Amino acid sequence: MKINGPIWALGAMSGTSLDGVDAALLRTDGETIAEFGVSDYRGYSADERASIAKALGQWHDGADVARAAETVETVHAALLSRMMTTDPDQTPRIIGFHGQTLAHDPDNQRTHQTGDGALLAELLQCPVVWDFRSADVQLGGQGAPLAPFFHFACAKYLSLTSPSVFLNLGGVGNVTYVDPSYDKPQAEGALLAFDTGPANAPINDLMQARLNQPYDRDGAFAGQGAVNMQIVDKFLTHAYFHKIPPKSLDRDDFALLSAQVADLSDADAAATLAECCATAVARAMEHMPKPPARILVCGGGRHNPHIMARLRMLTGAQIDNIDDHGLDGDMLEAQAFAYLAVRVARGLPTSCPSTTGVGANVGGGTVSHP
Ligand SMILES: Nc1ncnc2c1ncn2[C@@H]1O[C@H](COP(=O)(O)OP(=O)(O)OP(=O)(O)O)[C@@H](O)[C@H]1O
Ligand SMILES: CC(=O)N[C@H]1[C@@H]2OC[C@@H](O2)[C@@H](O)[C@@H]1O[C@H](C)C(=O)O
Repeated sequence: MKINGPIWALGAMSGTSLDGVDAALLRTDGETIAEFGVSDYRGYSADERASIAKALGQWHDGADVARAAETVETVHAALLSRMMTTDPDQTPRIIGFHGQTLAHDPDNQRTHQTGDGALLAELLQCPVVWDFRSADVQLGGQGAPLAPFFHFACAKYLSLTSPSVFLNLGGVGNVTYVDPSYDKPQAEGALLAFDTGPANAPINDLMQARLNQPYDRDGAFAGQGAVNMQIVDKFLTHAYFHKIPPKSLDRDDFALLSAQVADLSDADAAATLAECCATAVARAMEHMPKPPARILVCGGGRHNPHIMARLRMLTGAQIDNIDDHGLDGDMLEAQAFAYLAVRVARGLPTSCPSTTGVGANVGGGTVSHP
């Protein structure tokens, strides 16, 4: 497909917190951001969420994976078909479909995102780029995070002049250090990216299991609890924190945490898990090449005032909600996959040694035409 200038692209992300699907339009040439478009969200019902949760950790196509795939495909088809026609001035020419990560094991060169992009291309009658992570892991990279190239474009869009950190607090947390003085994201020194640790996933799991609620709204439980420092200190001894980045995590790599807070009250357990999330981010800051001017927080965790307050305390850095800079922190990942889809269509790289640890620049992603 020939792309001569900025086009409208539609991106969709179903993240590790299992809350739902974000979708957003972006006008881009895969290098710069020309314009942000409309966005939409479709939350998973409790049954849909349960069907995905049941398949987590699975690699092969059994009944659980088939049900999870069907959920992911059906919800995307409904949301994206709506988005294709929301605004006639923003009709997308390409779709970036991330799918749902069920399992991620880059050490063994495998990662599993469910959802069939070829099927969606047929249904939506639009080219779909998908399976963004496989090429990177097959070449020895972490396959994640992939938003960093988009974060670089956002830093340029915001006209940032000093090194800054983008922090996404989803199910898992991830950071991108961006030095905007470079021209291209793949330039050595422009980026450093990696997952920080668990973020909302353990808190959501706790709330679901104990209170049948999907998350700790506004950090209400965490804000009333006392942190169990023994658990936090043990958490910090995990080998992951001693690894030099780039590095990435599977959603449930810290599943043991849930067992460790089992005897705590709801509030103390939530406070302890929130502290683990914030402490992991503080640890991540030790790896930054230069002290960043600011940390721009995106993802659902920025809606949790308790976590934001703990981040300010533990990092001592300027912690900004990215919305205060004019971006939509709920949609950055969806926009990232719109952006990456255009890069794939143009044959541009989507990851590089400093974002995933891969040996050379990689353009990951399969293009399916209707
Ligand atoms: N008001 C709020 N108070 C507390 N937590 C919130 C609030 N709003 C959202 N969250 C948290 O943010 C989560 C959703 O975040 P987000 O959509 O960024 O995750 P994701 O895209 O699934 O994850 P990932 O970035 O890991 O792919 C919710 O599941 C919840 O834990
Ligand atoms: C394997 C996988 O799906 N990883 C996700 C997950 O959720 C947050 C963090 O861990 C990040 O590394 C990544 O997602 C974002 C969109 C990324 O690739 O940048």
